[in-house]
Amino acid sequence: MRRQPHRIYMSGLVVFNMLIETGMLGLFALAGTIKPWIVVAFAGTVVPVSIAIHLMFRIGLNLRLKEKGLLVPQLAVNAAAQLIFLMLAPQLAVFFMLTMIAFSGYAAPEFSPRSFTNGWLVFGVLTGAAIWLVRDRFRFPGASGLEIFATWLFFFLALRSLTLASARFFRLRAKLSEKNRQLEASLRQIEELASHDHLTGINNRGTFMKMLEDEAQRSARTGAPFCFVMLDIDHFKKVNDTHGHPVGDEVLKTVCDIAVRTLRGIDRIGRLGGEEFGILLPDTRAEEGTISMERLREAVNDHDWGSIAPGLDVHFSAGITSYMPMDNVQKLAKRADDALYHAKETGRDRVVMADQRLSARACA
Ligand SMILES: Nc1nc2c(ncn2[C@@H]2O[C@H](COP(=O)(O)OP(=O)(O)OP(=O)(O)O)[C@@H](O)[C@H]2O)c(=O)[nH]1
Repeated sequence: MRRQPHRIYMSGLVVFNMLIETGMLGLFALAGTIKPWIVVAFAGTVVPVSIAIHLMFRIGLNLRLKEKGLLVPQLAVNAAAQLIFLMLAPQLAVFFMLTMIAFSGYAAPEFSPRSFTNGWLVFGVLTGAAIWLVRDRFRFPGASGLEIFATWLFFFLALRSLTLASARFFRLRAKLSEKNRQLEASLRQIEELASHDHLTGINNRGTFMKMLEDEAQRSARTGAPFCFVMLDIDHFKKVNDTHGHPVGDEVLKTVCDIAVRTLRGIDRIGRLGGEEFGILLPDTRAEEGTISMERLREAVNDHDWGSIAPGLDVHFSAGITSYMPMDNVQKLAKRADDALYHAKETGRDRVVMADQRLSARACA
C-alpha cells in the first residue's frame, strides 16, 4: 500500500512525458522531419493509454490484481508504442529509444532482478530488430550497419545502467523511510518512558507535578476550582511481606486500573513514588472531590482482591484539598499530605478533606 502514492506519481509523470513527447513530435512535424499524421496517431493512441493507466492507479483498480505495479502491461504498452513509432519515423529512432530508457527508470522500483533481466533482453532485442528493419530510413548518427549497431549498443547498455541506478536509488529511499519510521517509533517510546511510570503506565511524578502546576496557574487565571488528592495504599509493606513483591506490583497496577475506570476522563492520576499516588480533579469543588474519592475508595474496597492472592485485601487512605486563591503547588501538597497523615492516624481506609480540618481548627 505504501507504494501506491509512488505509482500514482510515476504514472502521472508518464502522462506528462507523453504530452511532452507529443509536443516534440509536433515540432519535428513542423520542421518537416516527419509527417503530421504521425503526431496525430501518437496523440490519439499513446496519450490516452497512458492516461487510462494513470486513472487505474488513482482509482486503485490495480490493488485488486496480483501484480499491483502493472509492470508488465505498462512496459509492454509503452515499449510497443515506442517501437511502432520508431518504425514509422526511424529518423527519430534515438528519440524513441531515450524515452524507453526513461520509462524503464520509472519502473525500476517494481523490478525484481529476474524481471529486469528478462525485460532488458526483450526490449534490447526488439529495439535492435526494429532499427534493423527500418535501417534504410535510419538517419542518426548514420545509416551504416556499424553505426546502427553502435547506436543500438549504446541504448542497450544505457537502458541497463540507468535502470539499475534508479532501482538502487528507490531501494535506498525505501530503506531511509523505514529507518525514519523506526526512529519516530523509538522517540515515541522514549517520550512515553520519560513521562510515564513503567510499572503502572500512569503519569510519573515529574509529569504529574507539571500538570498540577499548569492547573494551579489556570485556576489562578480563570478562578476555576480544582482538587488535589494524595492517596496511599494502607499497610502495603505487609502486602509485600505476606504475598510477595510480584503480588505487590499487581496491587499497584490494579489500584491504578480501578482509579482510571472510576474517575472522569479529565481527571489525572500520577505515581508520586512507591505506593503513593497523586490525583488531580479539574473543575471540581471540595464536596464533589470528596464524593469522587469516596466512590474510588468503595470501588477499591469492593474489588475481588482474593483473585490476585488468597486472603489479600486492599484499602487506601487519602488526603484531599481544593485550590485556594494565592495557592501554589507546595502549599497544596503540604495540605494534602497533612490530610493524608491525619487519615492514617485516625484509622486508615478513609478520605480526609484538608479544608474542613482547616475551617474546623479556625472555628475552635
Ligand atoms: N511491590 C512493590 N512494592 C513497592 C514498590 N515501591 C515501594 N514498594 C514498597 O511499599 C512499601 C511501603 O511501605 P511503608 O512506607 O512502610 O507504608 P505502608 O506499609 O503502606 O504503611 P502505611 O502507609 O502507614 O499504611 C515498602 O515495603 C516498599 O518496599 C513497588 O514498585 N512494588
